Amino acid sequence: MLLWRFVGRTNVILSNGVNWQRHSRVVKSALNRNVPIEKFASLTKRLFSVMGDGGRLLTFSTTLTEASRFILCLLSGTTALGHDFNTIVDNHSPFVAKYNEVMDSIASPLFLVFPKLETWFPRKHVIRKIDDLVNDFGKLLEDKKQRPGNDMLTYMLEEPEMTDEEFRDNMVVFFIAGHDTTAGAMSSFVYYLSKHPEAQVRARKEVVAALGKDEPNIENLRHMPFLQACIRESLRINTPIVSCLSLMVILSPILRAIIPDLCSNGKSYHIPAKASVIMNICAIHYNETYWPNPYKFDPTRFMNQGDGEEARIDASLWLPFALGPRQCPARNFAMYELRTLASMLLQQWEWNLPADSPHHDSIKNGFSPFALSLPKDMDIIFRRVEQ
Ligand code: HEM
Repeated sequence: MLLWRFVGRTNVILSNGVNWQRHSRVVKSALNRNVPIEKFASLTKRLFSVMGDGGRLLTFSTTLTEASRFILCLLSGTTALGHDFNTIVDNHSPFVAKYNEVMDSIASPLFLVFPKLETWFPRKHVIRKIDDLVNDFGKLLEDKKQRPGNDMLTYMLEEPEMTDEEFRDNMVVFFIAGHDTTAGAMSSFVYYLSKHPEAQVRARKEVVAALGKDEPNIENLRHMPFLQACIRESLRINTPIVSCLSLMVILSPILRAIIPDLCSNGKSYHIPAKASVIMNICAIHYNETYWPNPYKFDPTRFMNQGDGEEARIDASLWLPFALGPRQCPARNFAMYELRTLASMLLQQWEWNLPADSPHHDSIKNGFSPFALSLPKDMDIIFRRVEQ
């Protein structure tokens, strides 16, 4: 499959066992070194300058063609890889053009349904484009070695035991794993707050009280429990990753614990060691026993009654980042990314869904090349908040 030609096989997502442990250690230590909130904020300001006075804009949707989507590309690009792809201001960036073409070709339904076609009728021009893109990532790696920065790639490069191929494959993984997921999460957040203006007003009040005219930082973000609840509820109700690919049962004792608990029929199941299990995250997020009225957007599920503080939620019931050893290593990074962008959006913009939106009755998702479920082509009307 062409996807593997792009992503490579020597990275944290595709490795297993001892090899995965090595990749995972390097990736986690790079991710946990710092959360670059100031960088998120300065990139968000750049996005706002492109949004101008607002109007009808496509949100963080399934293609890399609109300015407002580029922030995510840049957020993960610039902060994870330490390279400015310049996609916010440059609508015709060659990188974006190349990336879009490769993604469209990889996602071609004909070739996804009949992967054998790739062997019988190799798409040479696509293969060339993919190799070209992989080459770009390789150059970026060389450049980073010469000019280290304050980013995850630089931290990874400090690891002596990784090969250049492994570094490059992990870079592609960061890039891909980082922006589609966050784009989907952000789109859902914007959507639900446009469908629930009372929640938007409450979140904005909280943000303005915590930020004033300042930018978000680690300290003031702590004072926005309702905003955090809105983001968490959007991730519950419309999670970008609807099922975890495969979990080796031997690796995940937690699964043994949660599966019987979640089966309300009271039966227990024998799962043989090393069996592959696909965990249906949506089934858990819509389980009425744990989430009453599950189709309702209700951020207060994540708040304590009365005191307005964040509630503690059982980690096995809210799974947008999965659970266990293979859970998302960037969950903290991603949540700060979302909180920074969301708080600045609320501080400076208000928004609503246009009357003719196809998402009027319910959110409509499409599948990305990586089988993520993301809001599709969602226009939102943005207006500057009166200061
Ligand atoms: C809202 C944003 C995000 C969501 C909802 C999300 C969700 C997930 C989920 C559910 C998994 C487990 C997949 C599986 O087991 O099948 C995962 C894995 C992963 N994610 Fe994320 N993710 C997000 C953002 C990011 C970002 C920003 C990065 C990197 C900068 C990232 C890097 C990774 C990596 C490297 C893995 C593989 C971990 C492993 O196999 O050990 N993710 N993510």
